[in-house]
Amino acid sequence: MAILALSLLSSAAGWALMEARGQSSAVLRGVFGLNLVFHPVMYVVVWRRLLPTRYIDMACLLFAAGICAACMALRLYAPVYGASIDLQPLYLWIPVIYVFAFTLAGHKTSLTISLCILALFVAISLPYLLSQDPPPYANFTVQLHMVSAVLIAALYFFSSYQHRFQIALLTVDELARLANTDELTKLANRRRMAEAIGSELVRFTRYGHAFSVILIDIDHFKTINDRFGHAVGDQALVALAARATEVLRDVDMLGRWGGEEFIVVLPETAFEQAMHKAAGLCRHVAATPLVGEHTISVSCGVVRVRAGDTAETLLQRADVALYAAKHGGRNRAEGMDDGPPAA
Ligand SMILES: Nc1nc2c(ncn2[C@@H]2O[C@H](COP(=O)(O)OP(=O)(O)OP(=O)(O)O)[C@@H](O)[C@H]2O)c(=O)[nH]1
Repeated sequence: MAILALSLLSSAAGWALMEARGQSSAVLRGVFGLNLVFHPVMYVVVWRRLLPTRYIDMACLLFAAGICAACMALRLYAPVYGASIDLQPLYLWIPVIYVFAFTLAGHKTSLTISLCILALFVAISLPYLLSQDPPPYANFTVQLHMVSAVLIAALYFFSSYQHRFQIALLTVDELARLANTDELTKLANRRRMAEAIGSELVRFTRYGHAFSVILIDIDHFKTINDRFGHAVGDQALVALAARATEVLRDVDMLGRWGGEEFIVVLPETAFEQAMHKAAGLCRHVAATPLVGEHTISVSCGVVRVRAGDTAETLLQRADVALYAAKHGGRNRAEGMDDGPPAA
């Protein structure tokens, strides 16, 4: 909208200036008149969102190229009508069309559009350049085509470079995502969860913010695989990830620790709260069938961070707690909170 308004204003100002200087003519009035009709029409189209932006941009580009081509043809072949058209400013504006073209689409499409426009200008001027008498604007016109070709090549080079750069950035983002995501459940993977535990340990040591960890293991998962097949086992893992997420807070971080084991890091969470959360999780998972008609249960080992803990010591205790939950009958949460108080 702003570009259209600016273009309309400059068009009107140019027209007024030429009228004031007495340099206008019927042809120029026609060109400016067309401009003054085209711009408000486009304004309405943009305002009412009648067309997608890319069509509007393309219409503006084709309009600009069309006006320049018509002016060029009039000036070169019909001096009677085109005498008032000054080739110098006209030829100065033509390269702007190529720059505009390269802002509209991908580098390959923009190249095609720009080459078509260049071919149009070359085709218009060719009979003039090949005429018997040395035409007065021949050199000037050839220079325009050469500059246009160089400009298009440069624009193509920069825009394809930018395109490759964007792809490289996307690839880096994608690689980082893949490195931290479990392929099956799309949860954070072991590496990412180890990082999360590391960061919480740093926060705990530095500021004393306690956190808890729940280690989750599916009960008798081997039986599910053996009875229903590995694919159903995979579905169960995905479904469990979704169901566990339902009972967790946004700040809790759930990840797949490996195989049929999951882990939750609960920031700013005391042991009792973590135990409560883990018991709720066991109930929520076992409450309704998880895959088809099959109900699955989980056992949880719960620990709260202690002074002097490392990731290894914390996870060792979580493992012991999980073992206790399995031996205590499964589908339950057991905790380990018998150490010295947190820092
Ligand atoms: N479908 C599927 N199975 C997996 C995957 N990762 C590990 N498993 C299976 O999970 C099962 C784990 O079995 P066990 O360690 O014996 O434990 P369990 O049968 O769950 O028994 P308890 O933990 O003692 O209740 C094995 O059969 C593994 O093959 C996976 O990505 N997909």
